[in-house]
Amino acid sequence: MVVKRIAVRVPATTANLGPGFDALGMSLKLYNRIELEEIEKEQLLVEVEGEGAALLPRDDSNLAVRAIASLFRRIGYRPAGLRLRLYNEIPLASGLGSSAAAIAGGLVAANALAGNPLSRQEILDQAVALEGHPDNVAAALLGGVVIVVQDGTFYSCTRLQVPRNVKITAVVPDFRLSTKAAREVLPEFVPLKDAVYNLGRAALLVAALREGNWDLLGVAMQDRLHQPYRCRLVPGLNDIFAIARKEGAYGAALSGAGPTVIAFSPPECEVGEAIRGAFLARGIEARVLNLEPELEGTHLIC
Ligand SMILES: Nc1ncnc2c1ncn2[C@@H]1O[C@H](COP(=O)(O)OP(=O)(O)O)[C@@H](O)[C@H]1O
Ligand SMILES: N[C@@H](CCOP(=O)(O)O)C(=O)O
Repeated sequence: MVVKRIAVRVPATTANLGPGFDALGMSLKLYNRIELEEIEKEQLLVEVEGEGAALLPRDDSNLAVRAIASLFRRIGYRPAGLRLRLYNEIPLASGLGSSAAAIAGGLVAANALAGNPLSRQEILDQAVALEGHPDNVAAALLGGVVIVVQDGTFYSCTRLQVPRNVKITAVVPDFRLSTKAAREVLPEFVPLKDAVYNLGRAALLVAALREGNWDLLGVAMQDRLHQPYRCRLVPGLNDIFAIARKEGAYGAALSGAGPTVIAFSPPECEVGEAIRGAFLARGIEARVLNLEPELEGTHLIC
């Protein structure tokens, strides 16, 4: 018998946006739905539909289950049994924040099931501890664009609303790249001139996003801190950025840790097909997703 049932909608995210490595994240209108039921029988049932259905574990090693269990541990809540249903639209290990969504969605659902004992800030702290970096979990939880500052274990988030009059295209190549692997290729130190290169662009990007001044994105989305190192993991990445600009995109970047490429463009621009063609030319199938900025973040739907 079902004791209580919660359903949550959690958005995808695109982190970094070019120069904002580990500092900027934006939520997108592409969602996973998480349904969590407390049941009388002492067991854990996990069902998965959509993205990752063939891959994701159905036991307590599942990331959403781990997030739920960590929240219950923290507040001392002991349900008899749990049934978790995951309806996934966010591609796995593709740079669109699937792990952040599993964590944010799991935590918000668990908190609601337990009667909402934790504040949004406490949930965010726990999400950051589980994910390891705040940019995409903060965007998934809060919605909009988040600017994150951090120093060791300290971090804080500032949220921006983003004008919606821009087309956002994600081109998702048909291979997975774990964020862990894509972080391992990054150097421990970067040249001062590269840090300076990114500083100005990240500041310009925030101004551009705030004002909807999309023409600035061509310069504002350039990066020298992570993409030059990650480009060997994503065949043709530099050519793809050039193709996106030639097709009329305002700017393009690796989404999160990749391999998805995200492009911002005027509504009539068909940049997605051009990027897909560039992947295909290298023997890689890819999907084009037409998306929009999302402003609500993770929320209960019943
Ligand atoms: N809906 C989901 N439910 C449970 N775990 C998930 C889900 N989506 C992703 N994960 C976990 O997150 C991993 C991918 O995380 P990561 O490498 O950070 O890529 P991404 O860029 O998609 O966040 C998956 O291999 C899986 O372990
Ligand atoms: N700043 C992180 C963002 C990872 O995002 P994901 O969506 O790929 O998990 C990084 O660039 O490593």
